[in-house]
Amino acid sequence: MESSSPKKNYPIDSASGPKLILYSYWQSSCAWRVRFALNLKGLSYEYRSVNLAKGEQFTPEFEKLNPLMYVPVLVDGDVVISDSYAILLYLEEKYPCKALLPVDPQLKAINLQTASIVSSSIQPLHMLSLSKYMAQKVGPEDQLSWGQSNIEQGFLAIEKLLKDFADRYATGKEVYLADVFLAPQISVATARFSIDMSKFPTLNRVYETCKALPEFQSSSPEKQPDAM
Ligand SMILES: N[C@@H](CCC(=O)N[C@@H](CS)C(=O)NCC(=O)O)C(=O)O
Repeated sequence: MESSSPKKNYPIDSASGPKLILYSYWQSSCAWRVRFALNLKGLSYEYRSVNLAKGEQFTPEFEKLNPLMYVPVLVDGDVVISDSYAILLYLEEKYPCKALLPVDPQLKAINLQTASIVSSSIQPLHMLSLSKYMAQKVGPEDQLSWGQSNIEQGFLAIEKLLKDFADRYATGKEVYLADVFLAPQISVATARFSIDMSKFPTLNRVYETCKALPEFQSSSPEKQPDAM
């Protein structure tokens, strides 16, 4: 595993505690969610690359951190968390600066629901290990259309969910957890799966707003130290 510093350093350390360490891979949308959230919260972190293309997630060293052998993994002193959803809820509790969940219970639930749809009903259906398996079993064309139909189904559900709540961001004028999960997923959907976002005008508007944020830009794959 390579170790390097993020290209952009954010000013705030995790209070006076140990430095946060993020195991990440530049192309991972799950790790991107965490990078985006850390930047929004102004938390600096050490970037440790796990090269998924070279299979570094399968090393015994990494398996000790996450027996599922996926990135991201966040290490905060003695605390090791290995799922982006759990990581973000942890960060929200431990580092409440720049809240990523609104106080209003309904808006909070919509943020959690959006994050859950992305992390449970969209991304797992096109992830690397599944894609490799499908490419062998059904071939690249069916693999692509499988990914596309699942992404579109998930986006349609979120488009309907957010219709009455979205403004510049998914649930209003502030960037929250829903945006943190949506923006990287939309980027993957357009770049890797050629999804036409004009079918999802609300999501497209939210994505355009996120793209203008420096915290999103510096968390993007091509800005990471391990980008190729
Ligand atoms: N639910 C997990 C999913 C993690 C996940 O699927 N990570 C992908 C990258 S986005 C991965 O490490 N894939 C490695 C593989 O498929 O071998 C999360 O949200 O963190």
